[in-house]
Parts: sequence; C-alpha cells; structure tokens
Amino acid sequence: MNCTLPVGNPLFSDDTRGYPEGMMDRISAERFAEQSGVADWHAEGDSARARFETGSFAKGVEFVVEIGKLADQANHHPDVGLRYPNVTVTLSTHDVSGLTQRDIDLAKQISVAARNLDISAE
Ligand SMILES: C[C@H](O)[C@H](O)[C@H]1CNC2=NC(N)=NC(=O)C2=N1
Repeated sequence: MNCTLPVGNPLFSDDTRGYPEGMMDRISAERFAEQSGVADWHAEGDSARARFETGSFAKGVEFVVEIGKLADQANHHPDVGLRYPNVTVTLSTHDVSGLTQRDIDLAKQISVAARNLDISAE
C-alpha cells in the first residue's frame, strides 16, 4: 500500500514555506538569551519561559487576552499558565521542536505588553 501524506501535513511535514528566510531556523538557548528585549525570559533547551507577577487573577486574565491577540497576529502560540497571582508563558516553535526567531519576536512583544499593564517579571 502506497501511503503518501498530503504535503504540509502538520503531523509529518517540516513544511516551513511561507516564512521569511531564517525565521524557522532553530536557534540555541544561548542565542535567544543574547537578544535585546528578552530579559524577562529564561531560555533552556528547546523553549523559553517567563513568569509575570500580575498580583491578581483579574489582571492575569487581562494580560492573557493581550497575549492571545499577539499570538494570533504572529500565528505563533505560547503555552500559558493563568494562576493567582502570576501568569507563566512558555515559548517554543512546534514546527521545528525548538527555539526560532519567531519565539524571540513574540517574547519581546509579550514583555512590552506586560510593561504596558504595569506587570513585572519574576
Ligand atoms: C499551520 C500554523 O500556521 C502553524 O501550525 C503555526 C501555528 N502556531 C504555532 N505556534 C507555535 N508555538 N509553534 C508553531 O510552530 C506554530 N505553528
């Protein structure tokens, strides 16, 4: 039986077409940490994590709504933990099972959104 998967099948494809050159190249945790604007984040292995001290559940919800907007605009979606009194965010690029420029870009935007809501990182 000839089992051919459709091109771009997210389960088996490393289809990274459509992204600017280099955006889907895996980068090391060290390379991530060297970037400006990511001081809130702790990169290790194939992901980067930040914990934002929101101080209340309601502020956390407000922050998560902003994260959701940024994620959909970027078509790049973090794992988000919403708790009292903090929000944790973990970034990684599923398509390459590691960190890429997309994670750097979104990390910077999430940190700016936090500052705009007067939320600091741990
Ligand atoms: C098809 C769709 O564009 C891709 O699956 C996007 C969606 N959001 C994503 N989010 C993350 N974190 N990594 C990805 O590789 C990714 N890929």
